[in-house]
Amino acid sequence: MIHVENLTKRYGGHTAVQDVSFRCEPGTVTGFLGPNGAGKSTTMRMIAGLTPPTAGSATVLGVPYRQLPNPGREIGVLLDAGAQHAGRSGLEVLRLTADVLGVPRARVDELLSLVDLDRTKARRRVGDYSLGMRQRLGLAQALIGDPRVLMLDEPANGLDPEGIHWMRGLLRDFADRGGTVLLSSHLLREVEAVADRLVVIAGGRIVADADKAELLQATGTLVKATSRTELRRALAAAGLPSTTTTDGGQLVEATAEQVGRAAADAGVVLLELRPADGAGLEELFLSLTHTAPTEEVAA
Ligand SMILES: Nc1ncnc2c1ncn2[C@@H]1O[C@H](COP(=O)(O)OP(=O)(O)OP(=O)(O)O)[C@@H](O)[C@H]1O
Repeated sequence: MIHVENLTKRYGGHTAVQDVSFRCEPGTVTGFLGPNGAGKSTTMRMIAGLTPPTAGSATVLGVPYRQLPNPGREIGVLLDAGAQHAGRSGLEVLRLTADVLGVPRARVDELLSLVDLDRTKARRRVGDYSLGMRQRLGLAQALIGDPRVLMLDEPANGLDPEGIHWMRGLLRDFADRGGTVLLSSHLLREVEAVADRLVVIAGGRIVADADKAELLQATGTLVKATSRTELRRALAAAGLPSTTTTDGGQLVEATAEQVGRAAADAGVVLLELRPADGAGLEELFLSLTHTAPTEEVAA
């Protein structure tokens, strides 16, 4: 498991991560979501002992990463697939990792077939790999020590849709066998299909941390009207908090009936009124990470 307690990271006057706490439990996939620059990589680097925190702490299986006797046997980490040594072949990278971790070299072949890198490709230098191939190699490297915990930063980058589907299956299977998975993404759709929990970070702070189902239930109502300004005014008058969606509607923290009544009271003509379930996921994420408050209503 991974426990993050009140982690803060400042670079000079800039706070990259502010008082971040969350937990990743065995048997679950935790999606760590946030727009670019939100603080995901910095948080993960602190968990992996690569960046010293300004305050707070992080543990993996109960101890700080740097105190794990053989970290690669406990936690598989893939932080920057693009940054692998360009001059070595994939095969060499995996053999070296196997040697360092003290696992038999026979594991290398198992892992190559698990991540679907054939031997011919594996003999080529990593510098010639596509980002998708580097992700596969990085995943093989993370898994070679047969760890109980996996932490992956944007692992879907560079993978084609089939590759993303394959990776989701692999992570789901890993968690279903009792493993703990933390994976980051700046795209909700990428983690939505596989995550059990969602931890959402924006501007260095956690803005949501809940079971996926719980978070999705709380998505409220999506509404569109002939006049967006009048609609916003009507919602504000009724005291219903809302945020503007990307397609010109409002996401309201209220039931469809409450929204319908607020619009009717103000004489606003509605074009659309529906629960913000599946279709509203993107809006939920945007509303959690963007600051588009109702106070924006034009006077
Ligand atoms: N070494 C550093 N020195 C100064 N500022 C940094 C450093 N590393 C990260 N930052 C800043 O901290 C903030 C968080 O960056 P971080 O890379 O953690 O975000 P992220 O959510 O992982 O986004 P991305 O997906 O774009 O990497 C950003 O404003 C970034 O510019």
